[in-house]
Amino acid sequence: MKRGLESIEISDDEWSNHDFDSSRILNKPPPIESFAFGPGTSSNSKPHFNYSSDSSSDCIEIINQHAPPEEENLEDDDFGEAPSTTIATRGRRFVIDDEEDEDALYKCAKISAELRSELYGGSSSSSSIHACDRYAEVDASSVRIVTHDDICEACGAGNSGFQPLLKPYQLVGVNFLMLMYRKKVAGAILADEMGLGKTIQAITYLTLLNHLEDDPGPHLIVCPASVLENWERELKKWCPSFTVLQYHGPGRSAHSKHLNSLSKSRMPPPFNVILVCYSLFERHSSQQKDDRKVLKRWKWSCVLMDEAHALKDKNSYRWKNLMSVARNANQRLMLTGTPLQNDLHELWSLLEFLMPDLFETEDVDLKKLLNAEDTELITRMKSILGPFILRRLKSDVMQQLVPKVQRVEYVHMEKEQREAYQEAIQDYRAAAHARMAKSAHLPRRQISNYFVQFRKIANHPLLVRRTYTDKDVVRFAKMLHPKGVFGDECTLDRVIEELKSYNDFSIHKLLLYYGDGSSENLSDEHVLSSAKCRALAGLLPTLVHGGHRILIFSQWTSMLDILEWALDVIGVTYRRLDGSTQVTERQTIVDTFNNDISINACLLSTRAGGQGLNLTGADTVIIHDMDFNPQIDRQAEDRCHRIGQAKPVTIYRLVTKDTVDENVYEIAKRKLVLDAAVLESGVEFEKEGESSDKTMGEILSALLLG
Ligand SMILES: Nc1ncnc2c1ncn2[C@@H]1O[C@H](COP(=O)(O)OP(=O)(O)OP(=O)(O)O)[C@@H](O)[C@H]1O
Repeated sequence: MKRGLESIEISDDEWSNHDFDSSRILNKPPPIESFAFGPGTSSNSKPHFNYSSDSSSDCIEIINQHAPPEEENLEDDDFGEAPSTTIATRGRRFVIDDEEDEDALYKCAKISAELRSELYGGSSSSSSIHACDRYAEVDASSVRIVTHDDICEACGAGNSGFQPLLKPYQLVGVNFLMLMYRKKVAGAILADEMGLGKTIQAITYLTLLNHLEDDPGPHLIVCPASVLENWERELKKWCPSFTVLQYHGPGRSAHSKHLNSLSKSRMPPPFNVILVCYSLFERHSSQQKDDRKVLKRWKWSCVLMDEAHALKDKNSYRWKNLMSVARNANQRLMLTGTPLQNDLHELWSLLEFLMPDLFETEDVDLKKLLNAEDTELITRMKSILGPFILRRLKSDVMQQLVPKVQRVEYVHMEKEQREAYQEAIQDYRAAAHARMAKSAHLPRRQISNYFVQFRKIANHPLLVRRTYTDKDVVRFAKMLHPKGVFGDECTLDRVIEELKSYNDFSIHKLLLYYGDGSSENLSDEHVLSSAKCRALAGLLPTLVHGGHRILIFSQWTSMLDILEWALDVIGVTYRRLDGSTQVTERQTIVDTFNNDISINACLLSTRAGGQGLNLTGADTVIIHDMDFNPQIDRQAEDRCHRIGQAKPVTIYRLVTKDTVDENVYEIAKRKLVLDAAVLESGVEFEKEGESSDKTMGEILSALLLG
C-alpha cells in the first residue's frame, strides 16, 4: 500500500481550524441526553404542555408532503432548487413568539406523548416517564407493534438456521422506528450510545417494512467507508431476502451505466438497498455528479444515514448534496452515538435534514432560539426534539456490560525532545516579538502553524526536521535529483526547497527507498526518542504478556508510520487501518484482528478507525494523541467497549508533560465534565469553569510570556 510521504490524517489546515472559543465550549445548551426521548430521558424533558395522548392526525406538519421529483430538476446541478411544488410548502419557519409555532410545539408534544404511550404503555403521565428512566434490559414487557415473533418471521428464521434475537431495548428501538413509519413521521434519530446495536435495529426495521408494510424499498444507506462491508454483511445476515448493492470503489462505474439507463427509462432499481459512502456527496467530479443524478431519479422509501453526525454542518457540500437526493424520500433516518458534538446548532442541522419543513429556519430566529439561556425556552426545545430522538445509554440498558477504566499516563520528555520543544517555542517567541516591534500581531495562520508544531513535537520529535540539517538536505537533493525521485522536470533548487519542508521521518523514509543504505538513515534509537514511544515500550510488553490485546489510535498517519516502526522495535505484532486503507480491505483487517489472537495490536487513525468498527477482539485502547473534541476519542474507545466484549476494558491516554498536550487534555476533560454537570443540573451552566478556560490563543500567549 502506497502512502504519501507526508500524509497525515488531519491536514495542517484542518488543525488550524481548531479554534477554541471559550463561549462555544462553555455557554452551550444541555447535552443530547436531556433532550432525547427515551429511557435515559431526565424528567426535565417532560413536555411543557398539557396534552392528551389520544391519537389524532395532527402530525400533518411533519408528514413528508413532497411530490416525486420532476424531471427538469433532475438534470440540475447539485444545488438546484427544489421543484416549485416544494417551494410552496416551504417557508414555514420556526419563530418563537409566533402563535402558529406554539401550535407546532403543541403538535410535537402531542406526538411525543403518543409515542411514549405506545412504546412504553400506560399513560404519558410523569410516573410512566419516571418508570422509563429506570428502564433496564429485563423490562420491555410493554412494547407493542412488533414482537420478537414478527422479527423471526421477517428475517426468515428457520429457513436459514439464523435465529435473530434482539435485546429488549433493541426491540423498543425497532418499535420506535415502526411507530414513526406508521405515524408518517418523515425523520427520526436513533441515538443510542455507541456499540448498542443501532445497525441491527435499523436493518431489522427495514426487514419489517418489507414483511409487514409491503414496503421493499428502495432504501439508500449512507455510511463511512470503513463500515460499508460491515453493513453489507449484517444486511445479508439479518435480511437475507434483500438484494443489496454496494455502490463504491472500482466496480461502481460498471453499475453506474446500468443504473443510469434503468433510472432514465423509469424502471425500478434492481436492488432493495443501495449502500454508498458519504464521499459520494462531497465532491464535484463529473462522475459523482452523475451518480447523484442517478440517485435523485428514484423515489426512496428510507434514506438511512449511519454516523449521521457527519451531517452536523448544514452549509457543507455533503449536507446539501445529500439533501438534494434525500429530500423526496418517505423517511430520513439517522443513526449516531454522538449526535451533539459541540453545540445545539449542530443538532439543529441534523433535525433540519430530517424534517426540513418543520425545522428549516433562518439564522436570526435560530440564534435567538439556540442562544437562549432561559429555562422555559429550553423546555420548549425539548418538547420539539423529544419525539424524534431515541437515545439509550449503556448504563441504562446494559447493566452487565463490562466496566471501562480510564487512565491518563503523563509521560516525560528526555533531553532531545525537550530541546526540540524549547527551540520551537523560542522560534515562536522570536517571530511574535519581531511582529510586535512593528506593532502588529502574528497572522492567525502562522499562530496555528506554531501550535501544530508544538503538538507534533509533543508527539514525536521526528515529526519536525531537526536531525537533518539544511546542509544534509542539499546533499540528499543532489543525490535524489538525478534519480528523478521528484519527476524528471523538477529542478535541483525545487527539490531542495521541497526537501526542506520534509520532517526527519519523511527524509529517513526517502533515504530508505532511494538511498544507498548508508549511515545517513535514522537508527532504532531515534524511534524511541519520544516520551510516548518510550512509554509504549514499557507498557506494551506487559500488556501483551498479560493476555491483553490493544487498539492504538492516532490522528496523524505520519505518527502511525512512526508507531509501526516503534512496534517493530518493541516486538509487538500488529495490523493497521487508516484512511488510505482500501475500503475492501478494511473489514478483512477488522476480522483478522478480532479472530487471530497472535496479533497483539491494531494501529488505527482516529478518523478512519474511530467510527463504526467492531473491534471487540481488543480489551485495551491507547489514545496516543487526544482530540480537542472528547467525543471523537470516546468514539474510538467504544470500538471495543460494546456488545460482544467479555473482558473489562482499559483506556490509556498518553499526555506529554509540560507541553500543549496537557492543555488539549484539560480542554477535552472540561468539555466532558461540563457535559456531566449540565446533565445533572438540567439547564444550569457551570460558569465557574469559564474563567479557567483557555483558547488556543491563550495557550500560545502563555507560552509567549514564558
Ligand atoms: N441482538 C444482537 N445479537 C447479536 N449481535 C448483536 C446484537 N446487537 C448488536 N450486536 C453486535 O454488537 C456489535 C455492535 O453493534 P453495532 O455496530 O450495530 O453498534 P452501533 O450502535 O451501531 O455502534 P456505533 O455507534 O459504534 O457504530 C456488532 O458486532 C453487532 O453485530
